[in-house]
Amino acid sequence: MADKPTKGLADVVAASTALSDIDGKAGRLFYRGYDIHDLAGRTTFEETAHLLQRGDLPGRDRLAAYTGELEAGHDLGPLVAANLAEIAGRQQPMEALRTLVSLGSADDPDRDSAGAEADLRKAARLTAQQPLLVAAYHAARSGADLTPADPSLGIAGNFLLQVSGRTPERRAIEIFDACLVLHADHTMNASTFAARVCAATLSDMHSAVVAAIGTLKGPLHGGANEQVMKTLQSISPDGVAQAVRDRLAAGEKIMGFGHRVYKTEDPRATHLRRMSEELSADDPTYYRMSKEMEEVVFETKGLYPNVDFYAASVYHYLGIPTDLFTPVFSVSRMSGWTAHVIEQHADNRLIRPDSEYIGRRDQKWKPIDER
Ligand SMILES: CC(=O)SCCNC(=O)CCNC(=O)[C@H](O)C(C)(C)COP(=O)(O)OP(=O)(O)OC[C@H]1O[C@@H](n2cnc3c(N)ncnc32)[C@H](O)[C@@H]1OP(=O)(O)O
Ligand SMILES: O=C([O-])CC(=O)C(=O)O
Repeated sequence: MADKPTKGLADVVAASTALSDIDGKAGRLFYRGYDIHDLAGRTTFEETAHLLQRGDLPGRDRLAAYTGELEAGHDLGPLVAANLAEIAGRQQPMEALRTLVSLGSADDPDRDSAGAEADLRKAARLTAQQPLLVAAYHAARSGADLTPADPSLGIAGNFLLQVSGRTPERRAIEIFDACLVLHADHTMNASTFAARVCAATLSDMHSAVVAAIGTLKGPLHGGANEQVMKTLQSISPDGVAQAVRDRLAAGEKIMGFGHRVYKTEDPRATHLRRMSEELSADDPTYYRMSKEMEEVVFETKGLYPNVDFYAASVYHYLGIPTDLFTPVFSVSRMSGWTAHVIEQHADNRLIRPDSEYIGRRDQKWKPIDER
């Protein structure tokens, strides 16, 4: 008989990875041995994606080659372009992304190739396409033309440009770039695990990241950032403490708090809190409300904010529509998901855990007319 399952697989080690590491007690996060505190604000998202997918922080030449590949991959492909308007009109953002990434596999030049080299190329293309898909979706549903990309801007700057239609300020680009770095990878989180389970059947990278997008969407995972903003918007600025206490007393979860691994502050939240404060100079309401929520949740439940909590007010201050917050998460996490698929394919074994049977036994079959 199988052992008792660990509900939610808590503390179960499901894979070996050289990509990221968390010290949940100390509140530390590392990408390939680099402390997130050293990377955020000092390393671009492109360098971080290269670190995750290709193994190291690139020098100038290799970074230029990699960004050249990203620029070449910044293209929707004919099938996505042909179906975008219809999908944007009928699907919510994360549903649409799930569909569009799946459609995009049809036009991937490596669609019929497997192997490490093809995986590297697909990873770069998917990383370049994800921000474009979000921006193109937003333009299509708004009935607007997509603002052309500016070759002088990187992924962060072009995303802000193409979503808002306006040239973003330098500081906004720096902050958003750091957000992308902070969200890029996080060990065996639910969406990455989903991607690895799919990849471990030797399925292709697009299938694996479609599984990951569907998993990120849920409000217990990446979908929490959108819920945080909705919570902030549903509470009166003068009634934060009471509203939070009431919700907790009613047994509700407060989105953006708690974490399976961190037992102290999520190191990413430290950066995002600071960014939210900086961006709040002209309109401090949501930053102040967030601070108060943080204090009350800690006093009442002893819970710390996770990455999704201050990301919400940061994205709001950056002018990103609330229902694109989780898509923004996917823009960053695409770099991590694809790196995990590369890692899984490179040293694979089917992921197939056991289950504990708790159903009825010894049932006697009867013909349909006797049931
Ligand atoms: C990028 C990310 O995915 S970060 C996480 C984003 N998700 C959220 O912010 C949603 C809110 N948070 C949560 O639901 C949880 O803290 C999770 C999903 C992140 C972690 O879940 P788990 O490790 O399974 O913890 P679990 O949900 O069992 O919570 C343990 C206890 O803390 C409580 N708790 C955990 N998070 C919260 C919260 N945000 N608000 C109120 N209570 C909470 C639970 O109710 C539970 O209490 P109980 O033991 O009295 O029943
Ligand atoms: O690790 C997790 O469970 C969730 C998380 O914080 C992330 O995916 O960034």
